[in-house]
Amino acid sequence: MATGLLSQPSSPPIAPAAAGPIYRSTKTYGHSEGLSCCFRQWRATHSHCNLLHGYALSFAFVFGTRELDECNWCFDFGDLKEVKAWLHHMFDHTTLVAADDPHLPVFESLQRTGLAELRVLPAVGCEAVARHAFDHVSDYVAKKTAARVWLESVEVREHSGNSAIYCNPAEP
Ligand SMILES: Nc1nc2c(c(=O)[nH]1)N=C([C@H](O)[C@H](O)COP(=O)(O)OP(=O)(O)OP(=O)(O)O)CN2
Repeated sequence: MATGLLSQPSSPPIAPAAAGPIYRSTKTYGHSEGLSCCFRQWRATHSHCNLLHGYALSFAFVFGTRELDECNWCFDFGDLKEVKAWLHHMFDHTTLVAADDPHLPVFESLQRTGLAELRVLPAVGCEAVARHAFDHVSDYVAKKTAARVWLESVEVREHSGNSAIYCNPAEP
């Protein structure tokens, strides 16, 4: 097995098998949100992407349900404040480093010196960040709605040209 691959996903909440329409709602935290994040992609040795560089990341979440709530909503746009706080904790003036980065000790030293706010992830890159956000927000939404709502996808965007999307692996 290739060592760079992320592990298989655990089972996220999925759309019930019942027939019927699916309602979707979306929430986007755009580039102006200030999620100013530094990447270190140590595996990209063929390109300059293994060098420290950064973007004001944007995140777009798509939620699905077959059953609207008492307000006729899929997921309340205003009920994601904890998600917004988590996004800031993870990606606002932080440096993302992979757990298997051979230079991890250097970054940990920068953190100790107060020169970097480190976030160690299983892997780094738009796809990996989308997967990481999916896992967190998927659990959050399922708990908030007693599994009435599921998370369909997360799109992470570096800028208007580059993005990656992670989709619910259990989608019908
Ligand atoms: N599928 C992915 N491809 C790349 C990622 C990624 O996260 N997922 N990341 C990078 C680099 O880190 C960087 O973000 C992009 O830099 P670059 O290769 O220079 O890409 P540009 O869009 O600036 O290239 P242009 O040729 O100017 O369009 C690379 N790939």
